[in-house]
Amino acid sequence: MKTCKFMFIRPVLRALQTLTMSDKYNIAFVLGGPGAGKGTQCSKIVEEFGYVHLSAGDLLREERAKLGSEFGELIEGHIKNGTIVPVEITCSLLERAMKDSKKNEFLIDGFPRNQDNLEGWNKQMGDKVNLKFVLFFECPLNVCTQRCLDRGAAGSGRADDNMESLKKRFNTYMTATMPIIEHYESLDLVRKIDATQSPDEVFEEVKKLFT
Ligand SMILES: Nc1ncnc2c1ncn2[C@@H]1O[C@H](COP(=O)(O)OP(=O)(O)OP(=O)(O)O)[C@@H](O)[C@H]1O
Ligand SMILES: Nc1ccn([C@@H]2O[C@H](COP(=O)(O)O)[C@@H](O)[C@H]2O)c(=O)n1
Repeated sequence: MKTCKFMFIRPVLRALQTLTMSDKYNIAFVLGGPGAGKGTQCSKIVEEFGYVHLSAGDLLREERAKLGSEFGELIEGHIKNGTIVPVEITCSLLERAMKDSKKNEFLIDGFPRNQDNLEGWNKQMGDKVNLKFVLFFECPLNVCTQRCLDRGAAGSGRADDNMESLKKRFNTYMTATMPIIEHYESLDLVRKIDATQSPDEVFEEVKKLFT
């Protein structure tokens, strides 16, 4: 009789586990230096593979632009200085956008950018997501700089597409973001892409990870 009673437990637990897994958001983090081409490639992935693209930088800029936003000034200061906004703000914006989209597959672009981002995300979202991999666009500083300056000259309107802000952004990238990439490398989650080629050539490499 006893055996009979317990026979059902394992399949039920397995079913529950499957249910929980499929309830999780599937995500890929997208990292790389300023101007490496993260946004450009994310748009192509969205077009071809139907992911939802959430850029942490875009969400922060949107929040900053909201009339009466409690965090507008703080965000503005960080963006101008190329420093990183506290994770509570960024993570809440990301989680809200994920919920609102009613979708399940996300490219999270420009996040996590430092240890605070990483720890805050793991605490708030760790149990709710399945991290597929970290897409890392590798691009030398001089190429990234030129792309951002060209973007500024073409009228991006971004307060940080200028040499003064770029120096600070690169400093943050090297000192705070690279250790995060190294952390994910140690977990064998990083998929490195050479971002120096043309957008279409880069995308040929990106595609291989999604097919
Ligand atoms: N492979 C590429 N070759 C040449 N130019 C590119 C390439 N990819 C993107 N660009 C251009 O470089 C600029 C920066 O690209 P993009 O906005 O995609 O970079 P990003 O990594 O998202 O930047 P940021 O982190 O500053 O938001 C844009 O003007 C874009 O058109
Ligand atoms: N996780 C993040 C991402 C971005 N920021 C701030 O926004 C600036 C612009 O980011 P882009 O990804 O659009 O280049 C960035 O320099 C930071 O000031 C952030 O704080 N946290």
